[in-house]
Amino acid sequence: MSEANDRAVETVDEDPHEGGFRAHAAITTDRGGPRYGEFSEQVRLLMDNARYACPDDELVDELIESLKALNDRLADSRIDEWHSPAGTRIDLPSRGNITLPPYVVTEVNDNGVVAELTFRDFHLGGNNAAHGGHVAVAFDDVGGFASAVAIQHVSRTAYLTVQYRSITPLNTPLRIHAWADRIEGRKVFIKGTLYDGDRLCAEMDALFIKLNPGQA
Ligand SMILES: CCCCCCCC(=O)SCCNC(=O)CCNC(=O)[C@H](O)C(C)(C)COP(=O)(O)OP(=O)(O)OC[C@H]1O[C@@H](n2cnc3c(N)ncnc32)[C@H](O)[C@@H]1OP(=O)(O)O
Repeated sequence: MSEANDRAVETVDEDPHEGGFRAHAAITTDRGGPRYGEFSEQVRLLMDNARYACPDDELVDELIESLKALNDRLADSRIDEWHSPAGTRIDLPSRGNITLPPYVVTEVNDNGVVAELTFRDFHLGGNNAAHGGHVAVAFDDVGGFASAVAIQHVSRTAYLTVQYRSITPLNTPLRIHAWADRIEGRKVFIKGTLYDGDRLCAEMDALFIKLNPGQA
């Protein structure tokens, strides 16, 4: 995983472009400390449990107080997006971004980006299947990664369509693949697939636009 991510890091380091998703901040895996991954996992677990919990009144009272205290402590440590570990910890699943379905990159090469991705309980759409919006989120992020690898530059999603071919299960390691189908000037046409074993769950067809210098 680290080798695959290293290539993405090179992409980030090479270009001083200030817009898009990058800033003049050195990439480090130190922020948040060695246990930040465990912290992220606990946050995900909290969301998993909250999604399925049916607490009684007493427990709700207790949880509100505990969460308030926790949120106060967390709020004290807030910093800007460029330096927060969530989204920049490239040593962790989904770069430590707890808002994304956790995925671990397994391949980055001329054929695009491949990752093992797992939708959690909190990604529930219905009947133990992933919410379609979360499937699109996964495609957007891995698709953006594939675009960055293809053009060695930052891009933004202009459109993204998903064909939902079969049910996407929760808590199951899935294979997500995104690759540049073709590049025309600033336009990067990205395709993607999401598989549960041999079964195709969803496909992506997207356009990413290479950002101009300074473009937000
Ligand atoms: C590793 C980290 C990965 C993270 C990935 C996450 C990616 C994201 O989620 S990004 C967030 C979602 N996307 C956005 O918010 C983007 C909002 N939109 C915008 O900012 C702009 O519309 C943007 C940047 C897409 C394009 O604007 P701009 O740079 O002015 O390009 P513009 O000159 O209009 O168009 C360039 C070309 O693309 C085409 N194009 C632009 N938008 C579209 C579209 N929606 N459909 C089809 N073609 C389009 C234009 O027709 C033009 O084509 P041509 O060169 O052939 O004439």
